[in-house]
Amino acid sequence: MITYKEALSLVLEQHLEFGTEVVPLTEAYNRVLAEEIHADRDFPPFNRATKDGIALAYEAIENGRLSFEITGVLPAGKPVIPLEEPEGCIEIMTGAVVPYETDTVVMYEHLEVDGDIATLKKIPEQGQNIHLRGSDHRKGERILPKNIRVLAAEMGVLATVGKNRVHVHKTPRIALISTGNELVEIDQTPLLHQIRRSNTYSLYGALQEEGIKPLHLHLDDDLDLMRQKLAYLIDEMDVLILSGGVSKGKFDYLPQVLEELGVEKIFHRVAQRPGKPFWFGKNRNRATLVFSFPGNPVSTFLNFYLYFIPWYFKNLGLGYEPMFVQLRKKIENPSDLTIFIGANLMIEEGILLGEILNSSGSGDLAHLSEIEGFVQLDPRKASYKKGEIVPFIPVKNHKR
Ligand SMILES: Nc1nc2c(c(=O)[nH]1)N[C@H]1C(S)=C(S)[C@@H](COP(=O)(O)OP(=O)(O)OC[C@H]3O[C@@H](n4cnc5c(N)ncnc54)[C@H](O)[C@@H]3O)O[C@H]1N2
Ligand code: MOO
Repeated sequence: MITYKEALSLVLEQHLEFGTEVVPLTEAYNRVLAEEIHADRDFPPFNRATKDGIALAYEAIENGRLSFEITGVLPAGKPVIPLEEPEGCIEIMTGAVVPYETDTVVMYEHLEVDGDIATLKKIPEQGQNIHLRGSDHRKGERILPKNIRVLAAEMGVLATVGKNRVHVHKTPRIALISTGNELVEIDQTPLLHQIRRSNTYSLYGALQEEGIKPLHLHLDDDLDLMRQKLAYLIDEMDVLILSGGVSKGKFDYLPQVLEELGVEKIFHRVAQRPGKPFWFGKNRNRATLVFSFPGNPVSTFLNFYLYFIPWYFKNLGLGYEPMFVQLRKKIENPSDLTIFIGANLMIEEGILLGEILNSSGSGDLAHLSEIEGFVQLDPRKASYKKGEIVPFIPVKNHKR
Protein backbone atom coordinates (compact mmCIF):
# COMPACT_ATOMS: atom_id res chain seq x y z
CA MET A 1 0.00 0.00 0.00
CA ILE A 2 1.39 3.42 -0.94
CA THR A 3 1.30 6.59 1.16
CA TYR A 4 -1.00 9.53 0.49
CA LYS A 5 1.98 11.60 -0.64
CA GLU A 6 3.06 8.94 -3.15
CA ALA A 7 -0.51 8.50 -4.41
CA LEU A 8 -0.97 12.24 -4.91
CA SER A 9 2.24 12.58 -6.88
CA LEU A 10 1.25 9.64 -9.13
CA VAL A 11 -2.07 11.36 -9.81
CA LEU A 12 -0.45 14.75 -10.47
CA GLU A 13 2.00 13.18 -12.94
CA GLN A 14 -0.81 12.42 -15.35
CA HIS A 15 -1.54 14.96 -18.04
CA LEU A 16 -4.47 15.09 -20.45
CA GLU A 17 -4.98 17.57 -23.29
CA PHE A 18 -8.56 18.81 -23.42
CA GLY A 19 -7.95 21.20 -26.34
CA THR A 20 -9.24 24.75 -26.60
CA GLU A 21 -12.33 26.44 -28.02
CA VAL A 22 -13.72 29.90 -28.62
CA VAL A 23 -16.85 30.90 -26.68
CA PRO A 24 -18.91 34.11 -26.48
CA LEU A 25 -17.84 36.28 -23.54
CA THR A 26 -21.19 35.74 -21.80
CA GLU A 27 -20.41 32.01 -21.68
CA ALA A 28 -16.79 32.41 -20.58
CA TYR A 29 -17.57 32.79 -16.87
CA ASN A 30 -15.74 30.18 -14.75
CA ARG A 31 -13.83 28.89 -17.78
CA VAL A 32 -10.02 28.92 -17.95
CA LEU A 33 -8.37 31.36 -20.35
CA ALA A 34 -6.28 29.80 -23.10
CA GLU A 35 -4.89 33.10 -24.42
CA GLU A 36 -3.04 36.09 -23.03
CA ILE A 37 -5.02 39.31 -23.13
CA HIS A 38 -3.31 42.56 -24.13
CA ALA A 39 -4.48 46.14 -23.84
CA ASP A 40 -5.87 47.13 -27.27
CA ARG A 41 -5.32 50.83 -26.43
CA ASP A 42 -3.93 52.85 -23.55
CA PHE A 43 -5.79 52.43 -20.23
CA PRO A 44 -7.38 54.91 -19.85
CA PRO A 45 -7.38 55.80 -23.56
CA PHE A 46 -7.41 59.58 -22.92
CA ASN A 47 -6.93 61.99 -20.01
CA ARG A 48 -10.21 61.32 -18.26
CA ALA A 49 -12.03 63.66 -15.86
CA THR A 50 -12.77 61.86 -12.58
CA LYS A 51 -15.15 64.51 -11.18
CA ASP A 52 -18.05 66.62 -12.46
CA GLY A 53 -16.97 70.29 -12.38
CA ILE A 54 -14.73 72.53 -14.48
CA ALA A 55 -11.48 71.99 -16.37
CA LEU A 56 -9.04 74.90 -16.31
CA ALA A 57 -5.42 75.82 -17.01
CA TYR A 58 -3.60 76.00 -13.67
CA GLU A 59 -1.39 78.78 -14.99
CA ALA A 60 -4.38 81.17 -14.71
CA ILE A 61 -4.56 80.49 -10.95
CA GLU A 62 -0.82 81.11 -10.65
CA ASN A 63 -1.49 84.44 -12.35
CA GLY A 64 -3.95 85.32 -9.55
CA ARG A 65 -7.26 84.35 -11.21
CA LEU A 66 -10.05 82.87 -9.01
CA SER A 67 -13.13 83.37 -11.27
CA PHE A 68 -13.46 81.73 -14.66
CA GLU A 69 -15.90 82.26 -17.50
CA ILE A 70 -17.51 78.98 -18.62
CA THR A 71 -16.97 78.81 -22.40
CA GLY A 72 -18.36 75.35 -23.09
CA VAL A 73 -19.83 72.15 -21.65
CA LEU A 74 -18.23 68.77 -22.21
CA PRO A 75 -20.29 65.66 -21.38
CA ALA A 76 -18.79 62.16 -21.38
CA GLY A 77 -19.10 60.57 -24.81
CA LYS A 78 -18.64 63.82 -26.79
CA PRO A 79 -15.53 64.71 -28.79
CA VAL A 80 -13.23 67.01 -26.87
CA ILE A 81 -13.61 70.79 -27.34
CA PRO A 82 -10.69 73.21 -26.92
CA LEU A 83 -10.35 75.86 -24.23
CA GLU A 84 -10.21 78.99 -26.42
CA GLU A 85 -9.30 81.50 -23.69
CA PRO A 86 -6.64 80.59 -21.09
CA GLU A 87 -8.60 82.58 -18.48
CA GLY A 88 -11.81 80.66 -19.15
CA CYS A 89 -12.89 77.15 -18.19
CA ILE A 90 -14.96 74.30 -19.56
CA GLU A 91 -17.67 72.55 -17.61
CA ILE A 92 -16.74 68.90 -17.70
CA MET A 93 -18.45 65.68 -16.64
CA THR A 94 -16.85 62.53 -15.18
CA GLY A 95 -15.61 60.33 -18.01
CA ALA A 96 -15.17 63.16 -20.53
CA VAL A 97 -11.87 63.88 -22.30
CA VAL A 98 -9.94 66.63 -20.51
CA PRO A 99 -9.12 69.33 -23.14
CA TYR A 100 -5.42 69.56 -24.06
CA GLU A 101 -5.20 73.22 -22.98
CA THR A 102 -6.35 72.38 -19.43
CA ASP A 103 -4.53 70.45 -16.72
CA THR A 104 -6.74 70.58 -13.62
CA VAL A 105 -10.35 69.63 -12.80
CA VAL A 106 -12.20 71.28 -9.91
CA MET A 107 -15.41 69.63 -8.70
CA TYR A 108 -18.70 71.51 -8.30
CA GLU A 109 -18.60 71.18 -4.51
CA HIS A 110 -15.46 73.40 -4.48
CA LEU A 111 -17.00 76.07 -6.73
CA GLU A 112 -19.52 78.81 -6.61
CA VAL A 113 -21.30 78.97 -9.97
CA ASP A 114 -23.22 82.13 -10.83
CA GLY A 115 -24.56 82.18 -14.39
CA ASP A 116 -21.59 81.46 -16.60
CA ILE A 117 -18.96 82.41 -13.99
CA ALA A 118 -17.37 79.75 -11.76
CA THR A 119 -15.43 80.99 -8.72
CA LEU A 120 -13.01 78.81 -6.75
CA LYS A 121 -13.87 78.32 -3.07
CA LYS A 122 -10.33 77.04 -2.42
CA ILE A 123 -7.10 76.73 -4.37
CA PRO A 124 -6.90 73.30 -6.07
CA GLU A 125 -3.80 71.21 -6.67
CA GLN A 126 -2.40 71.28 -10.15
CA GLY A 127 -3.33 68.14 -12.11
CA GLN A 128 -6.03 66.97 -9.72
CA ASN A 129 -9.02 64.83 -10.73
CA ILE A 130 -7.47 63.63 -13.98
CA HIS A 131 -6.91 59.94 -14.68
CA LEU A 132 -3.95 60.21 -17.06
CA ARG A 133 -3.88 58.40 -20.40
CA GLY A 134 -1.97 55.10 -20.18
CA SER A 135 -1.41 55.42 -16.42
CA ASP A 136 -2.99 51.99 -15.73
CA HIS A 137 -1.67 50.13 -18.79
CA ARG A 138 0.02 50.99 -22.06
CA LYS A 139 -1.35 49.74 -25.37
CA GLY A 140 0.01 46.23 -26.04
CA GLU A 141 0.79 45.45 -22.39
CA ARG A 142 -0.38 42.07 -21.06
CA ILE A 143 -3.35 42.64 -18.78
CA LEU A 144 -4.44 39.01 -18.21
CA PRO A 145 -2.17 35.95 -18.30
CA LYS A 146 -3.19 32.59 -19.76
CA ASN A 147 -4.50 29.79 -17.57
CA ILE A 148 -6.48 31.87 -15.11
CA ARG A 149 -10.12 31.43 -14.32
CA VAL A 150 -12.52 33.94 -15.82
CA LEU A 151 -14.42 35.36 -12.85
CA ALA A 152 -16.35 38.62 -12.50
CA ALA A 153 -13.36 40.99 -12.68
CA GLU A 154 -11.90 39.17 -15.71
CA MET A 155 -15.27 39.39 -17.51
CA GLY A 156 -15.02 43.18 -17.22
CA VAL A 157 -11.41 43.29 -18.43
CA LEU A 158 -12.25 41.09 -21.42
CA ALA A 159 -15.20 43.31 -22.26
CA THR A 160 -13.16 46.49 -22.12
CA VAL A 161 -10.63 45.20 -24.67
CA GLY A 162 -13.44 44.14 -26.97
CA LYS A 163 -13.15 40.36 -26.55
CA ASN A 164 -16.68 39.31 -27.36
CA ARG A 165 -15.28 35.88 -28.20
CA VAL A 166 -12.77 34.31 -25.87
CA HIS A 167 -10.30 31.46 -26.30
CA VAL A 168 -10.71 29.05 -23.36
CA HIS A 169 -9.66 25.52 -22.47
CA LYS A 170 -12.30 22.94 -23.26
CA THR A 171 -13.87 21.35 -20.21
CA PRO A 172 -13.17 17.63 -20.01
CA ARG A 173 -15.78 15.04 -20.85
CA ILE A 174 -16.40 13.36 -17.52
CA ALA A 175 -18.63 10.42 -16.65
CA LEU A 176 -19.74 10.29 -13.05
CA ILE A 177 -20.82 6.78 -12.20
CA SER A 178 -22.34 5.30 -9.05
CA THR A 179 -22.24 1.54 -8.51
CA GLY A 180 -24.02 -0.82 -6.15
CA ASN A 181 -27.27 -2.83 -6.12
CA GLU A 182 -28.36 -1.32 -2.80
CA LEU A 183 -28.77 2.10 -4.40
CA VAL A 184 -32.09 3.40 -5.68
CA GLU A 185 -32.99 6.51 -7.65
CA ILE A 186 -33.54 9.60 -5.52
CA ASP A 187 -37.24 9.83 -6.39
CA GLN A 188 -37.87 6.34 -5.00
CA THR A 189 -38.69 5.26 -1.46
CA PRO A 190 -35.92 2.88 -0.43
CA LEU A 191 -36.77 -0.46 1.20
CA LEU A 192 -35.05 -1.23 4.51
CA HIS A 193 -31.98 -2.71 2.80
CA GLN A 194 -31.69 0.06 0.24
CA ILE A 195 -30.48 3.68 0.22
CA ARG A 196 -30.83 6.52 -2.26
CA ARG A 197 -27.72 7.27 -4.26
CA SER A 198 -26.18 10.46 -3.01
CA ASN A 199 -22.43 10.32 -3.67
CA THR A 200 -22.52 11.20 -7.32
CA TYR A 201 -24.93 14.07 -6.60
CA SER A 202 -22.33 15.62 -4.27
CA LEU A 203 -19.75 15.27 -7.01
CA TYR A 204 -22.19 16.50 -9.65
CA GLY A 205 -22.37 19.73 -7.66
CA ALA A 206 -18.61 19.80 -7.12
CA LEU A 207 -18.00 19.43 -10.86
CA GLN A 208 -20.56 22.09 -11.66
CA GLU A 209 -18.55 24.46 -9.46
CA GLU A 210 -15.72 23.88 -11.94
CA GLY A 211 -18.02 24.59 -14.88
CA ILE A 212 -18.13 20.90 -15.83
CA LYS A 213 -21.40 19.18 -16.70
CA PRO A 214 -20.69 15.47 -16.36
CA LEU A 215 -22.54 12.55 -17.83
CA HIS A 216 -24.26 11.07 -14.79
CA LEU A 217 -25.15 7.39 -14.61
CA HIS A 218 -25.51 4.33 -12.44
CA LEU A 219 -24.20 0.79 -12.88
CA ASP A 220 -25.57 -2.24 -11.06
CA ASP A 221 -23.09 -4.83 -9.79
CA ASP A 222 -23.48 -6.95 -12.92
CA LEU A 223 -20.23 -7.99 -14.56
CA ASP A 224 -21.43 -8.12 -18.18
CA LEU A 225 -23.32 -4.86 -17.98
CA MET A 226 -20.34 -3.15 -16.36
CA ARG A 227 -17.97 -4.41 -19.08
CA GLN A 228 -20.26 -3.21 -21.83
CA LYS A 229 -21.02 0.24 -20.42
CA LEU A 230 -17.50 0.96 -19.19
CA ALA A 231 -15.95 -0.04 -22.53
CA TYR A 232 -18.09 2.60 -24.21
CA LEU A 233 -17.33 5.25 -21.57
CA ILE A 234 -13.57 4.62 -21.72
CA ASP A 235 -13.76 5.27 -25.46
CA GLU A 236 -15.85 8.41 -25.23
CA MET A 237 -14.68 10.21 -22.09
CA ASP A 238 -11.55 11.97 -20.83
CA VAL A 239 -12.16 11.06 -17.20
CA LEU A 240 -14.28 8.47 -15.40
CA ILE A 241 -15.13 9.15 -11.76
CA LEU A 242 -16.64 6.11 -10.09
CA SER A 243 -18.00 5.63 -6.62
CA GLY A 244 -18.17 2.26 -4.84
CA GLY A 245 -17.28 -1.31 -5.67
CA VAL A 246 -13.51 -1.10 -5.14
CA SER A 247 -12.89 -2.79 -1.78
CA LYS A 248 -12.78 -6.49 -1.03
CA GLY A 249 -16.47 -7.42 -1.29
CA LYS A 250 -17.65 -10.32 -3.44
CA PHE A 251 -19.40 -7.89 -5.77
CA ASP A 252 -16.61 -5.31 -5.91
CA TYR A 253 -15.98 -6.01 -9.60
CA LEU A 254 -14.58 -2.69 -10.70
CA PRO A 255 -10.80 -3.26 -10.43
CA GLN A 256 -11.13 -6.50 -12.41
CA VAL A 257 -13.39 -5.04 -15.11
CA LEU A 258 -11.31 -1.90 -15.55
CA GLU A 259 -8.12 -3.90 -16.02
CA GLU A 260 -9.86 -6.27 -18.45
CA LEU A 261 -10.85 -3.22 -20.49
CA GLY A 262 -7.25 -2.06 -20.78
CA VAL A 263 -7.21 0.50 -18.00
CA GLU A 264 -3.80 0.08 -16.43
CA LYS A 265 -3.83 0.22 -12.66
CA ILE A 266 -1.51 2.93 -11.34
CA PHE A 267 -2.36 2.10 -7.72
CA HIS A 268 -5.05 0.54 -5.58
CA ARG A 269 -5.32 1.36 -1.86
CA VAL A 270 -3.68 4.26 -0.13
CA ALA A 271 -2.52 4.39 3.50
CA GLN A 272 -5.19 6.92 4.43
CA ARG A 273 -8.49 7.04 6.28
CA PRO A 274 -11.13 7.50 5.08
CA GLY A 275 -10.84 6.71 1.38
CA LYS A 276 -8.34 3.85 1.60
CA PRO A 277 -9.51 1.51 -1.22
CA PHE A 278 -9.09 4.22 -3.91
CA TRP A 279 -8.26 2.68 -7.33
CA PHE A 280 -6.57 4.89 -9.91
CA GLY A 281 -5.69 4.00 -13.48
CA LYS A 282 -5.17 5.14 -17.04
CA ASN A 283 -6.08 3.79 -20.42
CA ARG A 284 -2.91 4.60 -22.36
CA ASN A 285 -4.29 4.27 -25.90
CA ARG A 286 -7.16 6.60 -25.40
CA ALA A 287 -5.71 8.67 -22.56
CA THR A 288 -8.69 8.20 -20.28
CA LEU A 289 -8.09 8.61 -16.55
CA VAL A 290 -10.12 6.59 -14.07
CA PHE A 291 -10.64 7.81 -10.51
CA SER A 292 -12.47 4.95 -8.82
CA PHE A 293 -13.34 6.15 -5.33
CA PRO A 294 -14.48 3.99 -2.42
CA GLY A 295 -18.23 4.12 -1.90
CA ASN A 296 -18.57 5.45 1.63
CA PRO A 297 -19.94 8.97 1.20
CA VAL A 298 -17.15 10.75 3.08
CA SER A 299 -14.53 8.65 1.27
CA THR A 300 -15.84 9.58 -2.17
CA PHE A 301 -16.19 13.24 -1.21
CA LEU A 302 -12.79 13.57 0.46
CA ASN A 303 -10.95 11.77 -2.33
CA PHE A 304 -12.51 14.03 -4.92
CA TYR A 305 -10.97 17.10 -3.22
CA LEU A 306 -7.80 15.27 -2.27
CA TYR A 307 -6.94 13.97 -5.74
CA PHE A 308 -9.27 15.09 -8.52
CA ILE A 309 -9.29 18.83 -7.76
CA PRO A 310 -5.50 19.28 -7.47
CA TRP A 311 -5.04 17.15 -10.61
CA TYR A 312 -7.64 19.17 -12.53
CA PHE A 313 -6.15 22.51 -11.49
CA LYS A 314 -2.61 21.40 -12.36
CA ASN A 315 -3.72 19.92 -15.67
CA LEU A 316 -5.16 23.27 -16.74
CA GLY A 317 -2.17 25.23 -15.50
CA LEU A 318 -4.20 26.85 -12.69
CA GLY A 319 -2.25 27.34 -9.48
CA TYR A 320 -3.21 25.14 -6.54
CA GLU A 321 -1.30 26.25 -3.48
CA PRO A 322 -1.40 23.96 -0.45
CA MET A 323 -3.15 25.48 2.54
CA PHE A 324 -2.26 25.14 6.22
CA VAL A 325 -4.04 25.82 9.50
CA GLN A 326 -3.14 25.86 13.18
CA LEU A 327 -4.78 23.17 15.26
CA ARG A 328 -7.15 24.53 17.85
CA LYS A 329 -6.74 21.47 20.08
CA LYS A 330 -4.27 18.70 20.73
CA ILE A 331 -4.96 15.53 18.74
CA GLU A 332 -3.34 12.11 18.18
CA ASN A 333 -2.76 9.92 15.17
CA PRO A 334 -1.13 6.74 16.49
CA SER A 335 -2.29 4.72 13.42
CA ASP A 336 -0.08 3.97 10.43
CA LEU A 337 -2.41 5.83 8.05
CA THR A 338 -2.68 9.51 7.12
CA ILE A 339 -6.00 10.56 8.57
CA PHE A 340 -8.28 13.34 7.38
CA ILE A 341 -10.71 14.90 9.82
CA GLY A 342 -13.53 17.28 8.97
CA ALA A 343 -12.89 20.77 10.31
CA ASN A 344 -14.07 24.34 10.25
CA LEU A 345 -11.95 27.43 9.84
CA MET A 346 -11.84 30.34 12.23
CA ILE A 347 -9.62 33.35 12.59
CA GLU A 348 -8.29 34.31 16.03
CA GLU A 349 -5.94 37.28 16.30
CA GLY A 350 -5.33 37.10 12.55
CA ILE A 351 -4.34 33.41 12.61
CA LEU A 352 -6.27 30.80 10.63
CA LEU A 353 -7.30 27.99 12.96
CA GLY A 354 -8.76 24.60 12.16
CA GLU A 355 -11.44 23.39 14.53
CA ILE A 356 -11.98 19.68 14.32
CA LEU A 357 -15.59 18.52 14.25
CA ASN A 358 -16.71 15.16 15.59
CA SER A 359 -18.25 12.80 13.09
CA SER A 360 -19.20 9.18 13.20
CA GLY A 361 -16.91 8.10 10.36
CA SER A 362 -16.84 7.64 6.65
CA GLY A 363 -20.58 6.96 6.32
CA ASP A 364 -21.52 10.24 8.01
CA LEU A 365 -22.88 12.05 5.00
CA ALA A 366 -24.94 14.74 6.71
CA HIS A 367 -21.89 16.04 8.57
CA LEU A 368 -20.23 17.03 5.30
CA SER A 369 -22.41 20.09 4.94
CA GLU A 370 -21.03 21.47 8.22
CA ILE A 371 -17.35 21.30 7.37
CA GLU A 372 -15.13 23.63 5.38
CA GLY A 373 -12.44 21.06 4.76
CA PHE A 374 -10.29 18.36 6.28
CA VAL A 375 -7.16 18.63 8.38
CA GLN A 376 -4.44 16.17 7.42
CA LEU A 377 -2.67 14.25 10.18
CA ASP A 378 0.20 12.04 9.09
CA PRO A 379 0.98 8.97 11.22
CA ARG A 380 3.09 9.99 14.18
CA LYS A 381 3.93 8.65 17.63
CA ALA A 382 3.99 12.07 19.30
CA SER A 383 0.67 13.82 19.57
CA TYR A 384 -0.12 16.92 17.50
CA LYS A 385 -0.02 19.86 19.89
CA LYS A 386 -2.48 22.71 20.12
CA GLY A 387 -1.17 25.49 17.82
CA GLU A 388 0.72 23.09 15.54
CA ILE A 389 0.49 23.83 11.81
CA VAL A 390 -0.99 21.09 9.63
CA PRO A 391 -2.16 20.84 5.99
CA PHE A 392 -5.82 21.66 5.30
CA ILE A 393 -7.80 20.41 2.31
CA PRO A 394 -10.56 22.93 1.57
CA VAL A 395 -13.87 21.70 0.18
CA LYS A 396 -15.50 25.13 0.11
CA ASN A 397 -13.94 28.22 -1.49
CA HIS A 398 -11.00 26.25 -2.83
CA LYS A 399 -10.66 28.50 -5.91
CA ARG A 400 -7.65 30.48 -4.98
N1 LIG B 1 -12.81 -6.61 3.96
C1 LIG B 1 -12.73 -5.30 3.75
N2 LIG B 1 -13.86 -4.59 3.73
C2 LIG B 1 -13.80 -3.26 3.50
C3 LIG B 1 -12.55 -2.63 3.34
C4 LIG B 1 -11.41 -3.40 3.36
O1 LIG B 1 -10.27 -2.89 3.19
N3 LIG B 1 -11.54 -4.74 3.56
N4 LIG B 1 -12.52 -1.28 3.18
C5 LIG B 1 -13.62 -0.54 3.75
C6 LIG B 1 -13.53 0.83 3.35
S1 LIG B 1 -12.32 1.72 4.08
C7 LIG B 1 -14.42 1.40 2.51
S2 LIG B 1 -14.34 3.06 2.20
C8 LIG B 1 -15.45 0.64 1.87
C9 LIG B 1 -15.44 0.99 0.36
O2 LIG B 1 -16.00 -0.01 -0.35
P1 LIG B 1 -16.46 0.11 -1.85
O3 LIG B 1 -15.73 1.13 -2.57
O4 LIG B 1 -16.47 -1.24 -2.40
O5 LIG B 1 -17.92 0.71 -1.68
P2 LIG B 1 -19.28 -0.03 -1.51
O6 LIG B 1 -19.07 -1.27 -0.75
O7 LIG B 1 -19.90 -0.12 -2.82
O8 LIG B 1 -20.02 1.03 -0.62
C10 LIG B 1 -19.58 1.37 0.68
C11 LIG B 1 -20.73 2.07 1.39
O9 LIG B 1 -21.05 3.29 0.74
C12 LIG B 1 -22.40 3.28 0.30
N5 LIG B 1 -22.48 3.90 -1.02
C13 LIG B 1 -21.87 3.48 -2.14
N6 LIG B 1 -22.17 4.25 -3.18
C14 LIG B 1 -23.01 5.20 -2.73
C15 LIG B 1 -23.68 6.27 -3.32
N7 LIG B 1 -23.55 6.58 -4.62
N8 LIG B 1 -24.46 7.05 -2.55
C16 LIG B 1 -24.59 6.77 -1.23
N9 LIG B 1 -23.98 5.78 -0.60
C17 LIG B 1 -23.20 4.97 -1.33
C18 LIG B 1 -22.76 1.82 0.22
O10 LIG B 1 -24.14 1.61 0.32
C19 LIG B 1 -22.00 1.24 1.39
O11 LIG B 1 -22.69 1.46 2.60
O12 LIG B 1 -15.29 -0.72 2.04
C20 LIG B 1 -14.97 -1.10 3.39
N10 LIG B 1 -14.97 -2.54 3.49
O1 MOO C 1 -11.50 4.32 3.69
MO1 MOO C 1 -13.00 3.88 4.14
O2 MOO C 1 -13.17 5.27 3.28
O3 MOO C 1 -12.27 4.21 5.74
O4 MOO C 1 -14.32 4.31 5.00
